[in-house]
Amino acid sequence: MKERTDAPQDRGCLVGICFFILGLGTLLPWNFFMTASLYFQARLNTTEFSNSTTVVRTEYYFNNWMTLLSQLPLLLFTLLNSFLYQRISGAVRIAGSLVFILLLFILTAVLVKVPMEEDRFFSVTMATIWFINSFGAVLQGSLFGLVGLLPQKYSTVFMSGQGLAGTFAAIAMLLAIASNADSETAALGYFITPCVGTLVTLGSYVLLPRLEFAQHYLNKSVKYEAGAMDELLKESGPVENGKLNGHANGTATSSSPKVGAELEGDPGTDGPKHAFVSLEQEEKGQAKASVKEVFKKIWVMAFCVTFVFTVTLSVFPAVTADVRTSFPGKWERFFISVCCFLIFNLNDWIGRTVTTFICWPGKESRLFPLLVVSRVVFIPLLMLCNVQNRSFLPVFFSHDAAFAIIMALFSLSSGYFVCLSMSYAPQLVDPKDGETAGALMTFFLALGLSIGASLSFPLRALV
Ligand SMILES: O=c1[nH]cnc2c1ncn2[C@@H]1O[C@H](CO)[C@@H](O)[C@H]1O
Repeated sequence: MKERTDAPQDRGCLVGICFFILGLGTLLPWNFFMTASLYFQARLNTTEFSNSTTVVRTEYYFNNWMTLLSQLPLLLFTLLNSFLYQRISGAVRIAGSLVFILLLFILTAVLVKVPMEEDRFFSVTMATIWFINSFGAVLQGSLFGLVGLLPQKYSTVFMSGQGLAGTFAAIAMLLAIASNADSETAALGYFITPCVGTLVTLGSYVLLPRLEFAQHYLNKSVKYEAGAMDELLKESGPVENGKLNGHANGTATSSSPKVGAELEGDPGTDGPKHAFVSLEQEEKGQAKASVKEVFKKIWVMAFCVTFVFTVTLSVFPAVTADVRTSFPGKWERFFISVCCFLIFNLNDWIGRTVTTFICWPGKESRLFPLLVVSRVVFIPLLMLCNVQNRSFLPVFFSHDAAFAIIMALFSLSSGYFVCLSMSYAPQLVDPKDGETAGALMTFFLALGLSIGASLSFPLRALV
C-alpha cells in the first residue's frame, strides 16, 4: 500500500506497532483468564480424595462460567455501544478501561498470595472476570472506532494483534510451568505478565497522539482528545434509531486486509476510511440502505460467523481444557497449555492469516455455509477425547496426538471461516453500506460467542 503524498510517513512503523499492541491488549483479559484454568481449578478443588471414600466436592464448572461471563459482556456492550459513545469521550473510554483492566489484573495477581475459602474465591474470580471483560468490550469497541480513521492496513494490524493475544498467554503459561518456581510464585509471575502487557498497551495509547502520522488522521478535522470524533461517528452511524454504532468495521477478530476494504469507495486511492466520507455521501443524496435491507444481503455471512463461534465456544475451552494426557509424567504439566491453548491459538491465527492468500469457497458459494455447518462434527469428536471427569460418553480418542490433530483442524477452520465471513460481508453490499454490514457482523460475532458459551454447559455435562 502506498501512502498518500500529503500524508506524513509512519516513521519506523511506530503507529503500526502501537495499534498491534492495542489489539493485543484488548484480548489479554479473556485469554489470560482462560489459559489459567488449571490454576483456578486447583484452587477450587483443594479437598483431596482420601483413601477409598469419595469426598463430595462442589463442582464449580469453572470453564463454563468463565466463558459465559467473559462473552456476555461483549454482547451487552455491543448493544449498549450507542449509549456509551454519546456520553463518554473516546479518550476516557480507552484510557479508563485500560486502567480498570490493569487494576483487576493486579487484584488477580495479589489474590494468588491470599488464602481464601473456595466459594468466596469462586465468587471473587467470577466478579473479576465479568468486570474485566466488560472493560475489555468497551476498549475493543472504542479502538475499532479509532483504527477505522486510519488507512485500511491498520485495521489488519490491529486484528493481528488481537489474534496473537492467545498465543502470548499460552507462552506465558508455559514459561510459568517450566520455571522451577513453586506453583504460587509461578502463578504470580503469570498474572504479572498481563499487568505489564496492559501498562505497555496504555503506553501505546498515550504515545499515539504524539506521533505525526497518527495526528494527521486522528486530528484531521476533529479533536481526538475532546471526543468530538465520537459525535462524528455517531452521526455517521448506520442505524437510524441509534441502536448500533456503525463505525466499527467488525469488532471482530478477523485479520484479513479485505475486511471493510469496500468502505473506502474507491479502492484505488489508498485514503483513510474517514467516517466523514459517509457523511459526504449522504450529503450527496446517496441514502444508506436500512439495516433490514443490508441484513437481507448478508444474512448468510451473519449466520456463518454466528455458527462458527457457537461451535468453537461450545467446546473451547469448557470441554477441551478438561482433556487429560495418556502419558503421565513430566509432560502432564505441559499438556493442556500446549495441546489445548497453544495449538488452538496458533492455528486460529494461521487460519485467519491464510485468508490473505486463499479465499475459497467464494462469497456466493453454497459450499461456504455447508462447510461452516459441517464444523459441528468437531463437537462430538472433541467430546470423545479423554475428557476427565466424564459420566456418560466413552473415550474414543485417548491418544494425545489424536486430540492435538482434532484441535488443530478445529481451530484452523475456526479462524479461517470467521475471517472469511467477516471479509465477505462488506463485499456483498454497496460500498456506502459497508459500515452497516460491519456493525451487523460485529453483533452476530458477539452473539455467536455468547450462544457458544451458553451451550458449553449442557455439552460439558453430557460428556
Ligand atoms: O472479544 C472478543 N472479540 C473477538 N473475538 C473474540 C473475543 N473473545 C474471544 N474471541 C475469539 O474467540 C476464539 C476463542 O478464544 C478466538 O478466535 C478469539 O479470537
